[in-house]
Amino acid sequence: MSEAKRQAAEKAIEYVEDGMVVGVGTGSTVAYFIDALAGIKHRIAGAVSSSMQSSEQLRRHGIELLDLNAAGPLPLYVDGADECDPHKRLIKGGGAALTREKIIAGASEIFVCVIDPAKQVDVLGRFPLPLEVIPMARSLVAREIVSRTGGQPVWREGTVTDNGNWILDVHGLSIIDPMDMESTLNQIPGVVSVGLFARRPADVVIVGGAPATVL
Ligand SMILES: O=C(CO)[C@H](O)[C@H](O)COP(=O)(O)O
Repeated sequence: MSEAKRQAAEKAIEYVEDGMVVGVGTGSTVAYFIDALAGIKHRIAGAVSSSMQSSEQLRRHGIELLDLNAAGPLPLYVDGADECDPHKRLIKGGGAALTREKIIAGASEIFVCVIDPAKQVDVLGRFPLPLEVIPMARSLVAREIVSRTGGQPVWREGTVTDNGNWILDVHGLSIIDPMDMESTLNQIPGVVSVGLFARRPADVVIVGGAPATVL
């Protein structure tokens, strides 16, 4: 699958225009995108990063890192996903960076999602849905998830997000109405963000292959 990830990521470079500030996601697919971006770094104004992991890689390549508040609305955001449905709605957060990813996606005009074919599903939910939660609310949130959705939350013990919070992965969901599920989970006190991107789906999905497919 890593070849497909690379193919998708390299195709996304076509969306980068001169002088742009580029929003950059997190994960192994995006790592290929960052490597490719390094090849055209003289053409861009800089990058806004969604995680310490991506920031480190961008810094290593000498790509200027910008603060989202200073950069303002972004023309382009490139990120991966754990699942993608036919409406370009996504599950994200396998790398625990979902909150910053959602913020940057929300601040971006065009969200290009880069995936390998294994990420394509008809109905979201086979991949456990990640939620970032405030540590003191972990048990409360877990109980509420069970009663409101019937899903089974599992604490990703040992993982601390870049924001100092914890992750619950919700197993056993078949997400027939992603917008409704996103709202339901967002309303639980202590939930920082939900790794369901239904209200802010991708605009373009690139599936790795030879050639890559643009949806
Ligand atoms: O949401 C993410 C990180 O929080 C990633 O985009 C998602 O986990 C996909 O990762 P990869 O490209 O390594 O398969």
